[in-house]
Amino acid sequence: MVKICCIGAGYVGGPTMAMIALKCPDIEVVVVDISKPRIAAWNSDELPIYEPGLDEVVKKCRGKNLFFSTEVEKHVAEADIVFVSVNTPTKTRGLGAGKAADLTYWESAARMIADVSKSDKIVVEKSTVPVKTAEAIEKILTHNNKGINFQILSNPEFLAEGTAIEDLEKPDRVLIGGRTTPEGQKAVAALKAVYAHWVPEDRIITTNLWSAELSKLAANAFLAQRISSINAMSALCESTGADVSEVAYAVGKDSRIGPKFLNASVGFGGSCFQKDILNLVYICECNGLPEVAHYWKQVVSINDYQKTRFVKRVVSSMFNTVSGKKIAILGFAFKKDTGDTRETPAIDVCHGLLGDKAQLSIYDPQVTEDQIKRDLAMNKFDWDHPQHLQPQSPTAFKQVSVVWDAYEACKDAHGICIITEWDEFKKLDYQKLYDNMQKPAFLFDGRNVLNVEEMRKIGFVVYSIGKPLDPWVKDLQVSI
Ligand SMILES: NC(=O)C1=CN([C@@H]2O[C@H](COP(=O)(O)OP(=O)(O)OC[C@H]3O[C@@H](n4cnc5c(N)ncnc54)[C@H](O)[C@@H]3O)[C@@H](O)[C@H]2O)C=CC1
Ligand SMILES: O=C(O)[C@H]1O[C@H](OP(=O)(O)OP(=O)(O)OC[C@H]2O[C@@H](n3ccc(=O)[nH]c3=O)[C@H](O)[C@@H]2O)[C@H](O)[C@@H](O)[C@@H]1O
Repeated sequence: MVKICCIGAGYVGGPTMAMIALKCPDIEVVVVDISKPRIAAWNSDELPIYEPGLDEVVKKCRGKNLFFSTEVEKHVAEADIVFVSVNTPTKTRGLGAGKAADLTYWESAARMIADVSKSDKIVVEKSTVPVKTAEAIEKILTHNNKGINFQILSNPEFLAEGTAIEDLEKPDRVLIGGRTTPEGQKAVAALKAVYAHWVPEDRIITTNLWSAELSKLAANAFLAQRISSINAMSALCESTGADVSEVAYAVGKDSRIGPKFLNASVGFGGSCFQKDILNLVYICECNGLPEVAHYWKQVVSINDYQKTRFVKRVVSSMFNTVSGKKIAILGFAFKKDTGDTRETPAIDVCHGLLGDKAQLSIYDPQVTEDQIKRDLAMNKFDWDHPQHLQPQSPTAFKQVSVVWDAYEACKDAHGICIITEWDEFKKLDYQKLYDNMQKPAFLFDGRNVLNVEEMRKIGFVVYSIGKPLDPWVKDLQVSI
């Protein structure tokens, strides 16, 4: 029986390995992690991440051919294929701080693999890493390798949170990069055989190592670029009376452009888009390509602009001050169907409103009060000046309450900000919300989930991203 071990039981390691176990009953899969609470949660009824459909997959395989363990070294030593799916965040200090990927976790995993291995292994880069990481990892693995043969492959993951199970079950493609040597190609074939249990062969792409590593960064950069492009257009729509949804529909009908990923929003969030683009920017700079670096950096800059623009719309619409006013924040996760708050635009919007002394009442169906307070307590990192940390005032916490019901969040509020597009926010009784709010009642739809005309008929003053401005909002705007 082939044995797979995956280092890192996170958003990628957990679901990916659960899918491999489900589709490959002839393979034993062990997911290991240094975090005891995380592994305990994977072994319980309360999985550590919220992902539609994940519970069912885990329940079908756990204890049969899927195991979760903290005995990292033992399972790595026994495995034929070792996936490394540890976190690769942006460096916050030292060389490349604010842009480069922090490979500390990756390096320590590689050193541990080298130390404990007694048999040949295929080591798979599942984490998103800078181009040429495989070269560095090879050096670590082959240094003092006691005659063991390690083959390193790049197999980046393309799943999106909230649809991970669907994405894993029917991927657009699986990408495997390896050395072009006979041993390298043998390793590529072995990993291909795992995916071929359920992925059609024409969807399994094989490339050289560097193409696979770079394709992952490129894919995220292209996806985020579409969002920044439509968000940049949303600002122009607001100034001209065009409607961004109509523009996106018309543009997306061109089959060369396509309709997906053109939803204007308060800004993209998530643990990867910003991190991976900044990483790409750093790689371009290191390769003497400042123009290319500048081009991609703009995708992140427009995203920051969009979040700031949203806050400015809120403040200026409400007579240029939100001081002491209750504002309901509906949604805190970075997108619907996940409890993940990493880099969520909600953090920047809340920081902006707290800076103007608003009183925030926050509701998200999947994010706990602890998590929200931890996120808001974190210092905002200034990517352009990594040496400057902007301290969050401790008094700000008296301005925040977290509630478990949207109606409670909006009661007596002056305004509502929709930050996450949870389906339940479309189904709320907005007449009831309006009746229980201060007047004039403001509604700021950061996800364009509501029908603007219907909301205006109820009596709300409405701002919706990239839509023709409410006369009220228009009259009160300072420069955005
Ligand atoms: N979150 C996502 O949707 C996607 C993430 N990725 C990439 O996948 C990688 C992992 O991301 P996530 O799963 O979101 O991260 P995560 O933070 O949820 O999980 C990483 C896990 O690795 C564990 N870990 C770190 N060092 C370890 C070590 N030496 N030994 C054992 N365990 C160790 C941590 O305790 C943590 O549980 C990142 O490189 C990310 O860019 C790629 C595609 C999608
Ligand atoms: O490398 C990664 O981590 C992953 O990053 C993204 O996945 P994810 O961040 O989980 O979620 P997305 O659906 O891409 O959404 C990212 C952000 O963009 C926002 N978004 C998305 C689409 C859109 O049209 N408009 C928009 O504002 C979302 O609300 C969210 O805040 C990619 O979609 C995955 O393919 C990739 O594997």
